[in-house]
Amino acid sequence: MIHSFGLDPLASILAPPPNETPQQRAARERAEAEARKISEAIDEQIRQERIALRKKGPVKVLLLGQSESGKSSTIKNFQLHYARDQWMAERLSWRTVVYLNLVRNVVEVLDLLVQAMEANSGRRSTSSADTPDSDRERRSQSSTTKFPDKYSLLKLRLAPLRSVLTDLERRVGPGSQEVYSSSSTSPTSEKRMPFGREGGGGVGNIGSSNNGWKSSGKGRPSTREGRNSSLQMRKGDHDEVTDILLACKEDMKSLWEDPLVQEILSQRRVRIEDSSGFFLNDIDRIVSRDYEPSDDDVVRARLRSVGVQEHKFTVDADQGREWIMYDLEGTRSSRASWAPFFDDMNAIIFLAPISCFDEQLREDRNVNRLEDSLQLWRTVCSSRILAKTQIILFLNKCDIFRNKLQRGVLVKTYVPSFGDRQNDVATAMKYFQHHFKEIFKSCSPEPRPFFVYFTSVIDTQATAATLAMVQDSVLRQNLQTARLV
Ligand SMILES: Nc1nc2c(ncn2[C@@H]2O[C@H](COP(=O)(O)OP(=O)(O)OP(=O)(O)O)[C@@H](O)[C@H]2O)c(=O)[nH]1
Ligand SMILES: [Mg+2]
Repeated sequence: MIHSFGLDPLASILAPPPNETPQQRAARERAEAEARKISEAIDEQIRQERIALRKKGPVKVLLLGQSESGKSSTIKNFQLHYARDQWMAERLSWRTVVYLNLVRNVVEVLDLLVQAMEANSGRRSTSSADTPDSDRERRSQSSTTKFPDKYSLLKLRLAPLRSVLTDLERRVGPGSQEVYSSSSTSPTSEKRMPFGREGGGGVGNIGSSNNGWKSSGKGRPSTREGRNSSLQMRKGDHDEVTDILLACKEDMKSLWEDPLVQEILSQRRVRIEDSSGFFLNDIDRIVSRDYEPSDDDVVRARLRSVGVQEHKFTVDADQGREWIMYDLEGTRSSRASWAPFFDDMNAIIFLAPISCFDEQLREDRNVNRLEDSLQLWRTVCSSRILAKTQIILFLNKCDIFRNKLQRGVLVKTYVPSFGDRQNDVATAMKYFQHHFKEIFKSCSPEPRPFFVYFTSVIDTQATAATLAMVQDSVLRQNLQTARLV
């Protein structure tokens, strides 16, 4: 092997200076030894820090936010990046959920079509009673041409999907259904506007309730094996559900692509494209015997969480530290069971979907979803148990938010305090962020840094970058708390 200082720029830098005197050489060697000692001391300190951190146990992160805010979808992103083997092992089991979502989409559209057909035939029969013959004939023709036989046939041919829906709901279990209010008018739920002045009235009694799983023994964190065993539908299976879906494939497409159906949806202001678990644009790809859900399909699939789920990841491979993330259900009635989890969390990721400024909670149609998020945020920020916990805010569903504003939905209609500001995405995002930050600052029992990210967690690539930043800030905060930095 030939060594040549001429070829290695580092070697010439590291080489002793030419014509070095014995005194100079002794001084240089002393300095080098000193530098080595310092470097070794730093290495040792880092080693000790890692040991201390590992002794401190896993990093615990809790995900909070209202139902459908994107908590489970965020966890899926963590899994996708940090528990790849488990992700791959589970991916196929999501096929059942994707089909459940698709069939629900179809049945929803079908129901609206049927309602429109019934309304149309009702109008026709009442209007025809006292009109002259020629008029009656003309109207009758226009009504039947509005819904020619094609629609009755579609209704008939897609009818088997209703029993498929019931079958899939049974397979998937309670998470297959959303929670709706039993009555639309609850005495405690006065109509409030986001950022309105009414204030008051926290959401539930978070922080004080003692009825959670710790005391009752109910709702302990579960792993996912139980759920997976109930989601059996394998690639290539000659499953009855797949058979029916294949038989209905063209009709499902015709229904969704039909201009009159699209008109009915737009008259009713139904934007099924923005709803959870929307798969109507993927019929060609997913209704197939060989269908295997893609990563994106799994993240987009909607399965309501029931109880508490615990997920373990090795997020920072370098330090080998385990993260445990807790995914709770976000419906109003379940929030009282959150409190016991507040105890020893290192961080909270709070999800607030900003696209929901014009929507109502399913559980209580009198409550605006953004207002609910803000109330929940206020409760979490002001919790004394969480005073030292790092809170990271995801202002989520920015993709739907952007689409809404671009379609011309006015923020000020639903958020009067937005006033005459420009109705553009950047202005509205800044406005919402400001309000969440104000609440954070005024309600936190003691000062702490504010971390916020604008997210669309179904975008797995963009979310990977966000998760890396979250990982970094959680670990830094953790080191600080451990007084190691
Ligand atoms: N378009 C869009 N959809 C999203 C986004 N985040 C979540 N979703 C979808 O919204 C639905 C609800 O998300 P989840 O993660 O199940 O909500 P959750 O907060 O866990 O809800 P609960 O389990 O009921 O508490 C899923 O179908 C997601 O794919 C987003 O940023 N953009
Ligand atoms: Mg969930």
